[in-house]
Amino acid sequence: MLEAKEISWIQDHKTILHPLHFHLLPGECVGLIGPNGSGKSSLLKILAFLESPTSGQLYFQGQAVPKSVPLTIRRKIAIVFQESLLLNTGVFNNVAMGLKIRGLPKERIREKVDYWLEQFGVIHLSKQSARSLSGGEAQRVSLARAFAIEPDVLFLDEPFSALDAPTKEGLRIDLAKVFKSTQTSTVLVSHDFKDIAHLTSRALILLNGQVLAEGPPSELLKNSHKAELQKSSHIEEVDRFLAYFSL
Ligand SMILES: Nc1ncnc2c1ncn2[C@@H]1O[C@H](COP(=O)(O)OP(=O)(O)OP(=O)(O)O)[C@@H](O)[C@H]1O
Repeated sequence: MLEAKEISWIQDHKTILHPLHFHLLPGECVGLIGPNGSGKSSLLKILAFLESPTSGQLYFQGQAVPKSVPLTIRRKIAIVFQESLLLNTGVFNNVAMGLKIRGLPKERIREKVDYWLEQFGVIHLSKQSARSLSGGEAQRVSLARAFAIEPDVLFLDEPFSALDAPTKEGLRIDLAKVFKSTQTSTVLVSHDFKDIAHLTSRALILLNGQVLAEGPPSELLKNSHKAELQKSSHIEEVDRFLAYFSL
């Protein structure tokens, strides 16, 4: 579905990502984890065509992606950030916008918007202004907006990190159900190892712009990786991860 070969990223003479390989198969959710500043968001931005890599090549659905990424490819992806970035209009319009741009007929738009607001438990907010929403509600609307366009690849950059624990837990459960029913190919950046464990089938640990380890969440951080990560400056985070998997 998506592949990055020997991708690197250098900004202001600083190597943020060393040459690395990434691939996402159809229907899988791959997690990116690692301490602050390890390059997770940078990698996501490159994979989502928001930044151009310094070297290497991206492939989308088997085709090499040109430097100037065509709209036809951009329209096949959706991104949800930590901040919900909703437009200053109603909830319904926020979700409908992407469908209008894609030229869907009015009736179909209504059906789809209602369906996705329902899936994320916010159909009752349909007529409300996006400005009036709580953080959790806004993130649910953002997810509904992303899924409504049926993206071929979905990018989630710390989608729950601004939420309190119960809100996060509820949303994680709902998102897991949606993943199961839609099989949407997804790249998920998260600091919270619970997200990685519950939502992804495979994850990459990044450290200093390099892939330290890759595999199913429960297999990660065994032996040598553990020691290396513990040397990083984010011991607490690493310890939580280890405790979670009883490693
Ligand atoms: N546009 C940029 N120009 C220069 N440096 C950048 C740029 N974007 C990111 N960086 C640097 O690259 C490094 C990796 O940042 P990135 O945001 O990818 O890390 P991260 O793993 O997502 O961190 P966090 O968990 O804190 O969000 C950081 O040192 C950051 O300051």
